[in-house]
Amino acid sequence: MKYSTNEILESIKADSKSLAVLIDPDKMEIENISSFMFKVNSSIATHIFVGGSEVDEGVTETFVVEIKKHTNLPVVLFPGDVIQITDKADGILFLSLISGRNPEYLIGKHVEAVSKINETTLEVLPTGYTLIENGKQTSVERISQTQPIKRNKVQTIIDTAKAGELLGMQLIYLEAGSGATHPIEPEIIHKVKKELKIPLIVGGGIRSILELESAYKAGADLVVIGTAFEEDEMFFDKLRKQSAKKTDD
Ligand SMILES: CC(C)=CCC/C(C)=C/CC/C(C)=C/CC/C(C)=C/COP(=O)(O)OP(=O)(O)O
Ligand SMILES: O=P(O)(O)OC[C@@H](O)CO
Ligand SMILES: [Mg+2]
Repeated sequence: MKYSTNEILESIKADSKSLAVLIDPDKMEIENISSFMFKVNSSIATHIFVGGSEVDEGVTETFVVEIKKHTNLPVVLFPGDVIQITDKADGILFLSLISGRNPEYLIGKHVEAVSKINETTLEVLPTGYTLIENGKQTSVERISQTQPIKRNKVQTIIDTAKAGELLGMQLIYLEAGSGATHPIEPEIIHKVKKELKIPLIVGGGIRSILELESAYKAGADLVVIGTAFEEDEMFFDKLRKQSAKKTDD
């Protein structure tokens, strides 16, 4: 077994404004990857996440191979299930759904994944994945059959994130859900970040520069954006490298 170095984790620790573009193989045509990656490469994006809640076997690998033809950014798997694991990526978010109480998503899938991961050189990123309620049911809730944490239960959100850190997780991911109507509130991000020593990932429903900047300002180290790019590739124009300091919308 050969685990890679901690390059991806170190890159997140070193840059408190990382941006991951989420590519959901179920939401994009493979033919469009080349032009999509052209835009990603000239944007402030630092990482590519690939995953979806229900991607068929083999599809993730095909996408990762195509993505890697068009970028040097690290490609990190963001898997909804074990079948999305492929050694063609650089790393994997080894997600444990710590907001929920379904043992399969806390430890079961992970046991299943070990024999596959042992065959790869993927950098494994142990991640406490924390779903925060957002007014509508998310795909992750439906698939995992778990409840998100209510957004007014701020102390529970903080304690859940801290418990993940104390268990040895290297990243905490606060998730509002793909396409969420409202992103995680900056106040929640700020309060969670204050208690953590490890980097904080925030995602779900971020659709403007203003929301992106306010997540960073509140303490997000890495922000994940998927839907905003799926719906409007022009969004990349607002995130071009030279306009990184722009804060208007
Ligand atoms: C350890 C391994 C290999 C797998 C982890 C399995 C676990 C615990 C997964 C966490 C729960 C889960 C189902 C996560 C899905 C992650 C993900 C890619 C969410 C993005 O949501 P979308 O799939 O884009 O939502 P839509 O389908 O609504 O677009
Ligand atoms: O698609 P969006 O809403 O950007 O969410 C990104 C990610 O956090 C979903 O898991
Ligand atoms: Mg999606």
